[in-house]
Amino acid sequence: MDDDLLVLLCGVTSLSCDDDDDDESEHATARRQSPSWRCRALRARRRACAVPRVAKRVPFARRLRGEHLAAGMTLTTCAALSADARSRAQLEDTNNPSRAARELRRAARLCDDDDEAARLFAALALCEIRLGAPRRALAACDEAPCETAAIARARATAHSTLLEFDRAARWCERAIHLGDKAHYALGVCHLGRLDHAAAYRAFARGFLDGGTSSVLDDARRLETQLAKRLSYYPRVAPDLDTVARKLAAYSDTTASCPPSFVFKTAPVLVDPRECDALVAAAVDADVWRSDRHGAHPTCDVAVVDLGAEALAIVNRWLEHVLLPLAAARAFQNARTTRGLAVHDAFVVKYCAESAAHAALPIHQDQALVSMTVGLNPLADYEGGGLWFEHHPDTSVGTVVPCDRGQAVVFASSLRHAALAVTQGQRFVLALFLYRTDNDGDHEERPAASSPAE
Ligand SMILES: O=C(O)CCC(=O)C(=O)O
Ligand SMILES: [Fe+2]
Repeated sequence: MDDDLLVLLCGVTSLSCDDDDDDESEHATARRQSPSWRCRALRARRRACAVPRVAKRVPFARRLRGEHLAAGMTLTTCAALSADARSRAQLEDTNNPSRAARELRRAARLCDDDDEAARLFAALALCEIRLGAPRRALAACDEAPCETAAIARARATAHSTLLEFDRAARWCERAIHLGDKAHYALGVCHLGRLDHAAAYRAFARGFLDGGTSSVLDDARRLETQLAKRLSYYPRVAPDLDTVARKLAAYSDTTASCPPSFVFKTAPVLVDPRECDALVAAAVDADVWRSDRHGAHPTCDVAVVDLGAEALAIVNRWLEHVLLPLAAARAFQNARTTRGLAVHDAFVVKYCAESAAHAALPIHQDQALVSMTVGLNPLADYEGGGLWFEHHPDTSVGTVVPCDRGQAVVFASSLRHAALAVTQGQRFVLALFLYRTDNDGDHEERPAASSPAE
């Protein structure tokens, strides 16, 4: 970044800090009284009175600063990025969303260019979502024309505290011409509705129609979703007629947790040496992430990112043990189901030393059936364990410890948590399963990404 711009940024920030609050109530009144874009005149007046000489630079400087903060990047890095990459960076992640939101809000209010202001409000909405404030996000969307803020609106609407996935999906449909972003957001809305098959159709359609945005963002996410589905067994629904026969191989115990099912297998369901191999693959890969599950971030790595050997192990488990078990436990009459498929499979690491990742707060999984497989011996750690809430009105819960090679199957809708590991490390394989509505949703993949290639 050139030094002048850095100075300008600092100057702009301090100027705005000085003058911004004076007009706050007037601005709020105007917002209440008039429709969208009602504050343009007020913005223009404020700009003219307060910061006449840097007025033209303010929107850009503020946007740059907001996006830089949102992405947690240095100013230099940020300035080196193109405008397009900057806006993507903002969507990617954030270290300081509240500062970013503050900057974007101020920039949007000061901005006299309608299009730019709309983009700023849409960006603000996404920040607010990250801050867990979907209603403030929707208010920000109201300041921008429908189209610009459609994706932000969909995401805000679909935010877990609102759970209005149907409405959110309709917003995405309206914005579908925007390409990858809209298709991806639509798929996420369908996941929220627990219609995984529809989600994968949206992802597939986005991928096939796609290519409008490039490099890091939604195009790649769409591709990842499809690739994932081609990686895990089965590519078609499992043969549920054989479930009973396969199950006969396992003696099991039930950790009962009425009214919904929680089922724990007796040891040992899968080969402990393969559990060790999976942990070793995850530790060696050392690509742990904590942004894959927004609402309840685990420190984890997707099995598809662990190489062919690890993937083969998990697929063997899925085929011979895990899916038949899940199908049998989840459905009274397995023959009437058309099959289960994997939405996500990942190795989770809990570490006593890590304040953020020693435990997992109470949550529900966005799937139909969840499974965890213990990957290391109970003796490796203290504390930890999968915890289920007995009843929403009581704080009494059930801990289901899961030794290496044991699996727990449960309804994803059950509220559960992982207790804090107080010493050592705990590794589990977590699986989110959904029910395929037909085999067709497996066939919508583009030829270009077929496994043969
Ligand atoms: O740690 C566990 O056993 C559960 C993990 C879990 O609930 C999740 O990743 O959603
Ligand atoms: Fe979970």
